[in-house]
Amino acid sequence: MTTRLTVPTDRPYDVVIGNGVHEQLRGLVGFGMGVMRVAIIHAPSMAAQAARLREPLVSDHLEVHLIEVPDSEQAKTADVLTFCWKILGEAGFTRSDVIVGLGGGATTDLAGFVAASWLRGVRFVNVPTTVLGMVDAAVGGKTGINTAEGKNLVGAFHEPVGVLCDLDVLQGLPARELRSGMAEVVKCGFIADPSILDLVEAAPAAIADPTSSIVAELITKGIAVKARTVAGDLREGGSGADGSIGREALNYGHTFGHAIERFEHYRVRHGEAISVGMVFVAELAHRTGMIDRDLLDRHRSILQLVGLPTAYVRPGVWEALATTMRLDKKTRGDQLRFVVLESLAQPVIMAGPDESLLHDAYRAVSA
Ligand SMILES: NC(=O)c1ccc[n+]([C@@H]2O[C@H](COP(=O)([O-])OP(=O)(O)OC[C@H]3O[C@@H](n4cnc5c(N)ncnc54)[C@H](O)[C@@H]3O)[C@@H](O)[C@H]2O)c1
Ligand SMILES: O=C(O)C(=O)C[C@@H](O)[C@H](O)[C@H](O)COP(=O)(O)O
Ligand SMILES: [Zn+2]
Repeated sequence: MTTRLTVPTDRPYDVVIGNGVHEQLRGLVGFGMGVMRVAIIHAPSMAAQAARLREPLVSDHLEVHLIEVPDSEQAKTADVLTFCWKILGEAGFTRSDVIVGLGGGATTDLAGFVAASWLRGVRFVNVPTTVLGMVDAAVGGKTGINTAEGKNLVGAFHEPVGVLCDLDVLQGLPARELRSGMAEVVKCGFIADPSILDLVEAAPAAIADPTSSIVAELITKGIAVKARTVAGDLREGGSGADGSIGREALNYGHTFGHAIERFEHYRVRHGEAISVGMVFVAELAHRTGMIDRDLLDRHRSILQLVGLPTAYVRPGVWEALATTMRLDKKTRGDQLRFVVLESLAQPVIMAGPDESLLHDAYRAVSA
C-alpha cells in the first residue's frame, strides 16, 4: 500500500510512503522544467542504492552525479559543504538542475543545505533511508550543518519538492538506528498524537521489526504530525495558525539532547540524546506542577520499552551542557526556553527557568 501525505505549505509537496516508491523519483525530478543534471548526495553505506536510483535517470538522458559524502554527522561540516559546491561548480549545475538527498537525517540535512545555498536555492528531493529521516528530517525544510560550538548552528529553511519514503530500504537498518528513529516517533506522540504512544505500548515487539506494518503505521502517523506542525509555522516563528506554539513543539527534548550529542562528539545517536532530553523536560514540567507523576513516568516507561536511554550519567558535565544549551535556537537573549508539556499533547514554552530547577531536573536524569 502506498500512502501520500501533502505538506500544505505555500508550496505544497507530497511525502510518498510505501514499498518500491523510489521508482517515483523520475517524476519528482521534474522533466519539462529544464532539468539536465541531477546530483545524488549519499553516504558510503548508500552507494548501491544511489547507483540504483541513477539508472532510470540516465536512461532519460539526464547527467547524474553521485556525490559520496562521509557517514552520519561527519557529513554535516563546512568542509563537506564546500566539497559539494566544488563538484556542482565543476559539473556546471544551474538553477534548473536538481539535488537528491539519499540517506539518513544527517545526509538529507547536508543535501538540503547544499540545495539551499547553491545559486541561492535549487530544487531538491529527499529520499530518506532511516526511520528518523522519514518521520522527521526529510520533511519540513530545516537544513543545515554543525559547527564546533553546537548542533545545526548554520543552515536555512528550504523545502524539498518531494519526499520518497521507500520502506524497502529499512530491511537492513541496524536495530540501534531503528530505536533512535523511534525517539522522534514517540516525541510526536507526546506533543501531538497520543495514539502513537498507545500503539507503541501495545506492540513493543513489533516495533523492533523495521518491516512490520506497525512500524509503517507509526512512520505515517509521525509524518502526519510533522507535516501539519510545519505547515502552520514553517520558519519557526513561535506560533501556529491554531494559537499553538507552532513548529517549536518539534524541538521537544532537543535543547538538552543536542547538548549531549555535542558533548559526546556525536557518538550518541540523535534519538538516544533526545530521549534523555524528553525525560529532562518532563522533569521540569513535573517539578513545576505542570504535569502529574503518571505522565512523567510514562516518558521513562515508553522510552525504556523502545530500548532508549532515559538517563545520561557523566559526572561533572552540567556546566558544559548548560553552556551549549545557551546556543539553542530557541534561546532569546540570555533566556533559555524549553518546550514542555502542560498536559498530554499540549506543548508550551517554559522561558527562563531558575538555575536550581534546571539543576534538579539534571540530577534526576543523571543518576
Ligand atoms: N532537518 C530536520 O528537521 C531534522 C529532524 C530530525 C533529525 N535531524 C537530523 O538528522 C540526523 C539524524 O538522522 P539519522 O538518525 O537518520 O542518522 P544518520 O543520517 O547519521 O544515519 C544513521 C546511520 O544509518 C546508516 N543508514 C542509513 N540508512 C540506512 C539503511 N537503510 N540501512 C542501513 N544503514 C543505514 C547511515 O549510514 C548512518 O551510519 C541528525 O543530524 C539530526 O540533527 C534533522
Ligand atoms: O523540524 C523541526 O522543527 C524540528 O525541530 C525537528 C527536530 O526533530 C530536528 O532534530 C531538528 O533538526 C532540530 O532543529 P534545531 O532547529 O533545533 O536545530
Ligand atoms: Zn530531532
